[in-house]
Amino acid sequence: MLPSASGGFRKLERGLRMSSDDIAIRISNLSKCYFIYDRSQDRLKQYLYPRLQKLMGRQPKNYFREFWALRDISLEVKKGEIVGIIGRNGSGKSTLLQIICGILTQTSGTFETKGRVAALLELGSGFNPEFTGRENVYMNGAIIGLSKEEIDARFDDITAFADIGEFIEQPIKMYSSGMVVRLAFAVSACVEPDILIVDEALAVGDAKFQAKCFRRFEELVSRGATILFVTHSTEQVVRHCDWALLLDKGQIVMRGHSRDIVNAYLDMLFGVERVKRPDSDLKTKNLQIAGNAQNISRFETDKFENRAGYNTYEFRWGNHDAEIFDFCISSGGNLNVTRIETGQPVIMTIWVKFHRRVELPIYGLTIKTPDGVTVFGSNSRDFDNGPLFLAGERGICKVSFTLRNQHLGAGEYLLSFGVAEEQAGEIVPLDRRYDAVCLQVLNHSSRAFGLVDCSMNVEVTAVS
Ligand SMILES: Nc1ncnc2c1ncn2[C@@H]1O[C@H](COP(=O)(O)OP(=O)(O)OP(=O)(O)O)[C@@H](O)[C@H]1O
Repeated sequence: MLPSASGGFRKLERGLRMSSDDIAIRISNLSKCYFIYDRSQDRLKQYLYPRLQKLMGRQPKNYFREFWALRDISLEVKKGEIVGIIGRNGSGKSTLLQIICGILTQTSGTFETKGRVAALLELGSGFNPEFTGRENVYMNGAIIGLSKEEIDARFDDITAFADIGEFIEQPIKMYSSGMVVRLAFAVSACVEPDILIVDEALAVGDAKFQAKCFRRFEELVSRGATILFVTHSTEQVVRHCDWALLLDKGQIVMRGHSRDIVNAYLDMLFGVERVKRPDSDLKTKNLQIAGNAQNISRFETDKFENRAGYNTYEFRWGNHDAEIFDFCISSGGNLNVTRIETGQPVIMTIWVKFHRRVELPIYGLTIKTPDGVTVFGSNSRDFDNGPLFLAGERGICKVSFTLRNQHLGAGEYLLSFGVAEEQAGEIVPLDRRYDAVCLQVLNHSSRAFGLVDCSMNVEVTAVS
């Protein structure tokens, strides 16, 4: 079984508590269209001419282009869930959040939210720069729907959380961007929202403040709040979200387990077009769509899934012109191990079946923690003109990744293997088996903790 990611038990508890009536946000076929005017005079023309054309009994003409920032979004989020939304710049994430918060109006479709919605959108939005922090807290509280007495009761909590000291009495225009986000988050999180919407804002806070915000997320969801969270930090999605969705060009292209969504997003970022699985549609509205190893191999001697350490929740995709059909981890003279010792060299071998000749094959390996932090990654392209650039002939080849300086800290890791092809500067994935193998690292020689053992020595010298 997959080693449980941080928060795994909490997520299970929440799953048991939920019933189908516990929907906090329900969005149906939501779309947003912007009218784009290529020239400023077109706006005026659009205002005047269609009316005149109508009066003259003519078909009115449009002087704008339509741009659909969101198309047909349907979504249900249950109470007590933290849902991550990721996607490339301009994919529609902020538009979606702004519609849910009531800042933007949708062109078509409907949505419902249950309870009080607090939002932390663009940096400083909702704050008046001329007002002091204190005045802005009262103004924001009132916008959310709190009375003066309710804000009075929470004011100390808010200032303690924001931790900006005397600046609370200064105008916001004197704040650093980090201070603005501290105060904005403190207001949103301390007003006991039923739904909290956060749009990337946390990226501005320092690491310590971010950790504090995520602890507050946990407290809020344990009391039944729902959190929608837009971020470009893939690690935050895997670590903190119950599930996630991937937006692209205004549409939900995938929803499901956070790790799978992050993997798909990372591939998208590298400009790789996802090859559709023959037997599944990425738009399926089922949370289980990805993450389950699907037996899509057309190569009958696939031994990969029978090996010790195989992770049935691997995420596999590619066009399958080549297939990784077996693996072996060897260390300390032993083959097919699932545990290795810190400091011992390891050889990770995969066997690849090429169904056709591949001119420029690329073989890769990534090591991640169960909650998605990449500890190490490299591929055969990183080596100058080595033998690994040999064309993959039709047939079978064996690829060995030797980690000579392996200093992984004690713990659980997930290995991903991939074979891809370089075609005119584009990387075409042939077979990617993400998070496909679980590996345990033991460290009997040291009590060091963390992801890497740096073989620390401690010397203490008396100086007086
Ligand atoms: N007022 C507007 N008029 C026209 N187009 C707009 C307007 N606001 C946003 N857009 C367009 O809508 C698309 C979605 O924008 P949105 O801000 O929702 O993207 P995003 O996913 O949040 O991006 P980022 O990651 O860069 O914040 C973009 O192409 C953007 O240019």
